[in-house]
Amino acid sequence: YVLYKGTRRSALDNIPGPVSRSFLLGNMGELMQNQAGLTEFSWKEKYGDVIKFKAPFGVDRFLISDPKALQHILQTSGYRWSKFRERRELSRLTSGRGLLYADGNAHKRQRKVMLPGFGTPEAKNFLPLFRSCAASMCRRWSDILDSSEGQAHVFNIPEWVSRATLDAIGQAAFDYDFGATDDHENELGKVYQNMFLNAFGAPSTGLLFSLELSRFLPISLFEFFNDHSPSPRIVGLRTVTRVANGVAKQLISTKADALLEGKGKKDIMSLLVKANLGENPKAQLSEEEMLAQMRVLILAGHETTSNTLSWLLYELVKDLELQQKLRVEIRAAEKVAASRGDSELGIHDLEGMVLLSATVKELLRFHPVALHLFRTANEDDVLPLSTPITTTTGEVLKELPIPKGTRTVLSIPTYNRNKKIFGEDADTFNVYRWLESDHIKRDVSLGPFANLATFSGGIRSCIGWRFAVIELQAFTVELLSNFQFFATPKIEKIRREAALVMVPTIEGELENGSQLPLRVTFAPKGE
Ligand code: HEM
Repeated sequence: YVLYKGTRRSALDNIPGPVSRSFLLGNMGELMQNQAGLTEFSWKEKYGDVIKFKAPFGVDRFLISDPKALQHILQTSGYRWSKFRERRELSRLTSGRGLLYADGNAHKRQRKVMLPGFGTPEAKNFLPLFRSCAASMCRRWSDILDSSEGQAHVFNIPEWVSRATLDAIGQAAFDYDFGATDDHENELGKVYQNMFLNAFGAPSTGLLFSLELSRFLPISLFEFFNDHSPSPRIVGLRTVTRVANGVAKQLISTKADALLEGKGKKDIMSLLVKANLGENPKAQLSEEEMLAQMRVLILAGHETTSNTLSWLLYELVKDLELQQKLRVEIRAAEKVAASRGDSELGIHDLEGMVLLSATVKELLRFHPVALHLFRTANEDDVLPLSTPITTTTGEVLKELPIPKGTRTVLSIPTYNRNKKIFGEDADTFNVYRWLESDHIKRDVSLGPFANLATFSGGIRSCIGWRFAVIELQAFTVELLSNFQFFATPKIEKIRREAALVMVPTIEGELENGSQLPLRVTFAPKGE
């Protein structure tokens, strides 16, 4: 295979990219073991938006952030580009054969069954629920502050927001209260805490190498290996599966009973159960798929939002002026709501808060917690390019012929920092870019939200992006309305840890899990 790959000539041979220092690992170490995004940002500066690098055994792979090329792979080509087989196996391990794993017709069927639960009205209806989950966490913090010296306390933010967002997804998706914010012994809350970091954080050279090798194994052998491996990382994932499947089975049977008694609810799980009780086989899921969807929703909808929230607070303690301006905007909206006789902000209030909206956009641009999408071309293809590539032999390519089987890594953070789209200051966190009419160019439309790649794009784009945006807004309002956040000395040592999602950790303290210690005090009322 290596000889075949090494000697075959391809139109892609002369695409510029970094030199590989290791035949066995290629450039994979630099890409996957460094802090999130750092390697690809520096490659982009040197080589552009399409970069050839080496995977193990000297095999070529491509890192792509060119807008038109991404648009083609994610939107135009449907199922002609598939996820890497070994990455799908990671999805099976973390969430079963649900939406994240499924491909082709199976994916189409599953997505069709799930979509009705994720529209704009459904997401907007969840605002009070998101607010109440955020408020529960704020009440716990207030109790702690009340009994702390000087009414100030250092909270490890990810630990708390992870539980609150688990409760939010539990109630929105399953109408089920995991009680994770109040009960730190909650089993589901415990197994999901630091799951990504424990399973995928700081991947060793051996791990990266064996993941690459595994793609040559027959899939049944690979699955058998993972179902029996004694590796602590995989044992941890199997524990999550056992605990989550137990809760899912219980939930499905409760919901089926409720539906039969005519007491069905509108949560997503109830919709799935209802579809399965119907006659149409094209709108049904197998029992395995049904259990998997619950894990998909917890996995895809919980750590993503909670880590994004942690990164928001990280930015706000570095820019106290922005924190204060947001609080002023919240107070003004609270006043308007109060004058209407409402004690809480509604969806229209949130929609009218321009600084909040700009901050959420900038947060999702600058800290996209899902970093990479891995796609293989299932057939020969031609990629359109926004920026022509000058090859190492001086040829200028306006489009890129792609042979079947080409493996690509689509870089979300690099696209999100494209200077031609987001402005010359794309490498800095600047919420005001969203408030200036000329700052952002929208020549190519990519993702479902703010033209970002953060939620991917096309037929496999994030199904829960509307939930995520409203949940982020609701939590931001609740947190800033109640508290002020300040940096602690550890802020200088925060790392953007790449663990499938981007997790804050402290330099040299990876074994302590996700960490962002911030000093919290009550926010003055009446600003
Ligand atoms: C800031 C928060 C979020 C981010 C950054 C995010 C990002 C993403 C990305 C990049 C994908 C594509 C993954 C791939 O193709 O491999 C994805 C897929 C998905 N997301 Fe999200 N997501 C977020 C929140 C949510 C929420 C709240 C939910 C559920 C309520 C959710 C449910 C899903 C599902 C089910 C998929 C699979 C879609 C499919 O393959 O058809 N996500 N998300």
